[in-house]
Formats: sequence, C-alpha cells, structure tokens
Amino acid sequence: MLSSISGGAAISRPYEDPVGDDCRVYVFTLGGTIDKDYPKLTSGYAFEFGDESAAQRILETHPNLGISYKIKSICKKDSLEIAPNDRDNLCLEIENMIEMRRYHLESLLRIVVTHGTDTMIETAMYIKNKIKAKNWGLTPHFVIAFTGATKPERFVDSDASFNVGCAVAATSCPCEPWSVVICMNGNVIPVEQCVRDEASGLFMKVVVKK
Ligand SMILES: NC(=O)C[C@H](N)C(=O)O
Repeated sequence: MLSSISGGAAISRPYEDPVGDDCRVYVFTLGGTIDKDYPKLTSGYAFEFGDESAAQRILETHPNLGISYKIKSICKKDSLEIAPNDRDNLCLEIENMIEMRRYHLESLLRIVVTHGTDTMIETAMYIKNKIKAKNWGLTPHFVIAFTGATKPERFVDSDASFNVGCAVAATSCPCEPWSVVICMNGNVIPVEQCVRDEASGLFMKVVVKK
C-alpha cells in the first residue's frame, strides 16, 4: 500500500500498488466546478461540494487502470474564491513530494491537480514560479498536470473524466526534467504558454510569431 502523501487523510487505491513508482499518481483536489455536486438537503438549491472528489469517483470506477493513486483534498472552493494560503498549502504538499523523492532520481514523480477553470492558470503559474525559485539541486523528473471541467462530473455530458484521463496520461510523458502543464480541451500546454480564450473559454497555446 502507498505511504501517506504528507499527513492528513488521503484516499488510496484499495489494493497493492501494481506497477511501481512510475505508475504512481498523486492527485490534489481544490474544488472547482468539476467537484460540484447536487444539494443534499431538501431545501437546498445551489451546488455544493460533497465528501468525494470527482477524481476519486472517476479513478475508482475506471475498469482497468494501469496506475495506482493517492488523492488528497487541499480545499473545496470555486476557484474564484481560492486564497493565497490555499495556493501555499498546495505548493507545500508538492514541495514535500519532491523532497521525499530526492533520493529516487530514477523514478518519475507524477502529480495531478484538479482545480476550477477560472483561476487554474494563475495557480499553476504560481506553483511553477515557486518551484523554479527554489534551489533544488538534483530532483527526479516530474510533471504537474492541472485539470478541471466546464461542467460538474455529476453531469452525464461533463468533460471531467476525459480531462482527468488526459491529465493522468500527461504525467507519464515528461518532455523536460520537470514541467507544469494545463490539460484541458484535449491539449497538454506548458503553463507559461497557456492562455484562455475569453469568447470560447478554451485553453490555448500562445503562438509565438517569428
Ligand atoms: N468551470 C469552473 O471550474 C468555473 C468555476 N467558477 C471555478 O473556477 O471554480
């Protein structure tokens, strides 16, 4: 069984890690529309965040997953309400993961972050800059993939499971020693090249004109 990410309750796949370090994925959840659920109370009318995350339901119900995973909730908020301390808490978890793997340079560190779409680029950029600013020395290769959804995972026509699947897969393909990428709309985009098209809501890669 996998060890705990770094304190706190974490959810892990309920059987033995099948395939070793490179197929182990750590998922951090911060809320966003992907995690919004129908109201539980009879008088409720607005969406609320439930106990389970979308990532948990998606990964748990996938029939033949070739990875093991651990999920930890950082916060449950619409991303317009995410505060600096939520970003710092996420950063701390990620830095702890990198630190824990310092002596396992041969293995790949795979991290998925589920997040609301409205400020996903800001959080991903914040994490990238914080990691870059640290003098790490040698680290294992790692990929941090951010994803979310435009409709709650509870909706039948949600993009949640497609996006989570893309993000999980993206973490298996490092193209740099380390990278922070946005996985939305079927694309994997390095965060520093990612913008959101206001009219369509699509996440797009900045085209650099030569
Ligand atoms: N689709 C979304 O996730 C939008 C939502 N307002 C958020 O950023 O949390």
